[in-house]
Amino acid sequence: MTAYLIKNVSLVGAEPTDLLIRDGVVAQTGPGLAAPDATVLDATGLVALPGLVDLHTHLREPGREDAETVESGSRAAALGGYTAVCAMANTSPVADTAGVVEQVWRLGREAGLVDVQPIGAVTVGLAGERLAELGAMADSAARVRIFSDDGHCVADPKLMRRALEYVKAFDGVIAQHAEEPRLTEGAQMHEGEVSTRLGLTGWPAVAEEAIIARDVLLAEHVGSRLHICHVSTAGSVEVLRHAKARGVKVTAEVTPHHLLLTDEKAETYDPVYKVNPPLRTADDIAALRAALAEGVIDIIATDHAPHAVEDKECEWAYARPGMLGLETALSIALDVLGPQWDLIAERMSRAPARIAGLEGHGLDPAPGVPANLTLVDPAARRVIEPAELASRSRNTPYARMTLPGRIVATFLRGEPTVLDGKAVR
Ligand SMILES: NC(=O)N[C@@H](CC(=O)O)C(=O)O
Ligand SMILES: [Zn+2]
Ligand SMILES: [Zn+2]
Repeated sequence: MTAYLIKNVSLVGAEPTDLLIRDGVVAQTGPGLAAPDATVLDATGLVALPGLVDLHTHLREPGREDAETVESGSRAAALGGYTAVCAMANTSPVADTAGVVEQVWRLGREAGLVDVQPIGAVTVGLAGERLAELGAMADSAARVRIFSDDGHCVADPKLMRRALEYVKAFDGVIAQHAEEPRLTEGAQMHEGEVSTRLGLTGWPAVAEEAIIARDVLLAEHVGSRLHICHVSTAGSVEVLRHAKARGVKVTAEVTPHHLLLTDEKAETYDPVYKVNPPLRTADDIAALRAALAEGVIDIIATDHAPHAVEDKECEWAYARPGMLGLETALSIALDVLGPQWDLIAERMSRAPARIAGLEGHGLDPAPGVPANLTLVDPAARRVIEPAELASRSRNTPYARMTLPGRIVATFLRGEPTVLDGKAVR
């Protein structure tokens, strides 16, 4: 194992110092360190963050390896500063058995670029009819703790209650895609002024808010942990604020795109902007940003949703919803939050690692801690070129935009996965 001596690096925004990585852990921090056997990296101007942790990633393997594989998605994640990602279950076959989650987990280990933690489906085939084998997935080599039918809502309240009860035994969590399906039939975009003008069927905010309200009450009743995926409306924030004040064990995520882009993007009819839940209004964005600063929303999660060209470059109505996120998330966070490094570390690393129960992740660089970290150049600006992304898909909504910040290096247990802004493998 190589030792790395990182010179003049700001640890989560503090005064520059040196950081020595040896044998997979942070060996030492402090000014003026020397280590003759170590590879020296000059990190003047760079900020070290605990390796980012994504609680919501779609890797598409098994089934849609043309859109993404565990390996290509892992590489995209490492380039985005991540050291761990949680892989959603809506693959083909669905990750609803111990066999499939173990396969994804093993593929993640083989790629070796980030820790891939599989999420298990709540219901068999995501069909919302009967519970999947949650216990077997929890006991498997993948040690699943997060369960989600993401892509679909667990709409049946009785099934949702039973799922919450079931995972309580092993401190698991149900991650809900909050969408009342009866209220979003045929929906194409956010229901509001823009959808009326364009004549597209709307996805009303209440379809999300009604499910969150129901589920926080269920979680309170059962005493279980609930996580809300991709919160997108001001009304959802109010429901979450109320639930948290009551002591409900609920956590919530917001995506980078819901913090930045509005429903007016639909005016372009470019399906790259089609996503679930849909892009909302400027008022929603303001409420989401405030909730993130305050902690009513706990984390930023990417909802990285790669789609093949034929599924995206078609008529709006036929396009699949979803957009890429892993390689641009830190830049959007920096754009939205500014250089509030402690807040960024909390929302993108520490808190998601806690929610997922990922040991060795989400820990600030300090002696003895596993060296899972990323080095950011906050002064850099880069133009997003879809063809240059490591993802197998191209559906980034930030094409040709200039974004702040650049990931210079990422370390997974002391080994670089990214150096000089390039993937090592
Ligand atoms: N976000 C999306 O629009 N799409 C996701 C599913 C999901 O997150 O609901 C996908 O799997 O493509
Ligand atoms: Zn979803
Ligand atoms: Zn998703």
